[in-house]
Amino acid sequence: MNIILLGYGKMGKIIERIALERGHVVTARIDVDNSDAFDTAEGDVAIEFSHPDAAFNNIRRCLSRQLPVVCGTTGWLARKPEIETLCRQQNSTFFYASNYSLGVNVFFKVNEFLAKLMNNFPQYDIRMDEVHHTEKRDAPSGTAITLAEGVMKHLTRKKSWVNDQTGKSEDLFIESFRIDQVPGTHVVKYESAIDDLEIKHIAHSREGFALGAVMVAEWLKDKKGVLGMDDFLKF
Ligand SMILES: NC(=O)C1=CN([C@@H]2O[C@H](COP(=O)(O)OP(=O)(O)OC[C@H]3O[C@@H](n4cnc5c(N)ncnc54)[C@H](OP(=O)(O)O)[C@@H]3O)[C@@H](O)[C@H]2O)C=CC1
Ligand SMILES: O=C(O)C1=N[C@H](C(=O)O)C[C@H](O)C1
Repeated sequence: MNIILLGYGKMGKIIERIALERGHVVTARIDVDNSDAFDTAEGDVAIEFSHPDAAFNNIRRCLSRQLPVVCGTTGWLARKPEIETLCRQQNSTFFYASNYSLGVNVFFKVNEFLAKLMNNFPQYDIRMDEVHHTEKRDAPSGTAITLAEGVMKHLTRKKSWVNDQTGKSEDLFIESFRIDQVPGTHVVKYESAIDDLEIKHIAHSREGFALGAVMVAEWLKDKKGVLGMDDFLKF
């Protein structure tokens, strides 16, 4: 498979190594300095891990030229519905995940199951912590937002997530911590006067995110439409 890397930072470089190990060819490495320079005809797929301000234009360009996109960039999701519409109009292929790690995707399911159970126990309040390296541009993390959406699907006492504490009982507080070198840790905590219960995912490196993205790119061959991890993992 010929791969165009849109974004050649921490993730782009690990994705390249894993893609080469799995027998693929990287035909372009696009960074902020050459962001207009890529030729979509050079790739079978584009893997997009760039910057919240760059993702939308990168993806639009690929989809309008029928180049499938695997996107992991977070912090741009207000414009995702536009991309999904464009993808369908162009009969193209767009895959998005806030987190490509297989472990995190199992964690998402456990999170929803727990929220369903906890809906019956209003004595527990819930909060989340997410911890990432200091270079991260967005807060809260895309993964924390997916977790919050999973909670709010089932826990009717929470109506929206907030990144600053408001004290309102219907707000789900996500606290963001930025600590040097941390690849990504997410904790969902239920707290009552009697006891606390928490689930936690700790990424030990970026390897799992990158491997997941390459595996998705391999799986995407000949597929059309707007797709996500539930399609890939057949959850
Ligand atoms: N979904 C998932 O599983 C994961 C998602 N992510 C997300 O992926 C994104 C990238 O993460 P990471 O690699 O750690 O970040 P980095 O900052 O290390 O890399 C981003 C790269 O994109 C480049 N870039 C900036 N603008 C453009 C542009 N217009 N076109 C192409 N590239 C551009 C940056 O260049 P420069 O440095 O010169 O500005 C940089 O090299 C983030 O949004 C992050 O949250 C990260 C890990 C896992
Ligand atoms: O920026 C990162 O590093 C990460 N970003 C993703 C997110 O925002 O959830 C995924 C992972 O946690 C690492």
